[in-house]
Amino acid sequence: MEEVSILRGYNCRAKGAAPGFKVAVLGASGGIGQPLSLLMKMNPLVSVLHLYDVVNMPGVTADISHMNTGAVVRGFLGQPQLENALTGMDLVIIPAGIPRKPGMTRDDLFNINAGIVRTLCEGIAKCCPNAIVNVISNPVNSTVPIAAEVFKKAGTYDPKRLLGVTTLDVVRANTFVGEVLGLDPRDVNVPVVGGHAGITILPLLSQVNPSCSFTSEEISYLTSRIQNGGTEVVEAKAGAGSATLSMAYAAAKFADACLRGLHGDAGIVECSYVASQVTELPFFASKVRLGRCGVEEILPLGPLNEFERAGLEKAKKELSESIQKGVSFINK
Ligand SMILES: NC(=O)C1=CN([C@@H]2O[C@H](COP(=O)(O)OP(=O)(O)OC[C@H]3O[C@@H](n4cnc5c(N)ncnc54)[C@H](O)[C@@H]3O)[C@@H](O)[C@H]2O)C=CC1
Ligand SMILES: O=C([O-])CC(=O)C(=O)O
Repeated sequence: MEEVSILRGYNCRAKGAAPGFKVAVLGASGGIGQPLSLLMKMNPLVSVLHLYDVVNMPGVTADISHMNTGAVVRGFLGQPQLENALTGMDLVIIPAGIPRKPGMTRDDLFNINAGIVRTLCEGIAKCCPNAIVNVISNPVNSTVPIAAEVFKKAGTYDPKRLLGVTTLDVVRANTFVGEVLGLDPRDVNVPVVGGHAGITILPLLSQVNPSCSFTSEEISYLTSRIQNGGTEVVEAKAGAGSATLSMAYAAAKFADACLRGLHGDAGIVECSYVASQVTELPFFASKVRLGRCGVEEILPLGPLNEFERAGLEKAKKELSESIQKGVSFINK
């Protein structure tokens, strides 16, 4: 397939475009991909934005390319264009794959999304092995281990550069805790650790900033609402997909943090699902410090209360199975 022809005029940096990073969005025509691409086009740290999908790419690319922001936009349609989409990228964001419908778990997406993530990561290993990779496609608890195995096979694996996006869990936790405390959610920071599915999503309500305390009813309500936030949206959308707008916001926030880290800004800390030694599991979400090489430091979990320790044990069991399922998919 040809590169989207309407874009052939955009082969060099636009006059006046700010110097910055090259970012690719894979799955850019989708429910997350479109608003995420729009938000990345607005990011002043982005100089080149590559949009890749297997459908509808010419229209989305033409549309976003009309925004008078610095990033130069190019569109790529279909597998034959994947390598061109990836070559030279500093950051690759992957929201490609099918979303849930009511009654499904994230793991029910494994059969289709595992293969999509594998193919896209094979392209990354070949064309931009040093890029930072942000994995959004579900089930994140398995797709990040899948990406790691693909990179290991290709000999390009750098655990510092592979990050599962769990920012939406933190975004939701900040919102719901802000509502309960009567605070502006922008002033609330809730660490959410573990993974990104059901009971593997572990909000650490004992470590909320600003420091505060909750009744046991509040803890039970908040934990359940945060763990089931994705399902709340899936049910409200009633068959039309899962969270897209809040997810695009969360993914753009996380990508911006990665870019600020690459840029050398200090003190960038976000929760992310990464290769980790925080527990005995090979992957775990926790606070990480981002820098020029990706994940520069994985912060300790900090003190957990009894409720959180019990939640951690349950989360680890499910996470372990999801990780193994991802690893086996590549090594079967
Ligand atoms: N990590 C997180 O917190 C969240 C993850 N998700 C996940 O993100 C994924 C995408 O969700 P939506 O955007 O709502 O789905 P969607 O169906 O609206 O969009 C997915 C896009 O991926 C594209 N695609 C399919 N196969 C592809 C391939 N081989 N290469 C490139 N693109 C391909 C489709 O054409 C489509 O445009 C789902 O797996 C969903 O579960 C959703 C919300 C939150
Ligand atoms: O719930 C889903 O399927 C999508 C998702 O990961 C989320 O919204 O957290």
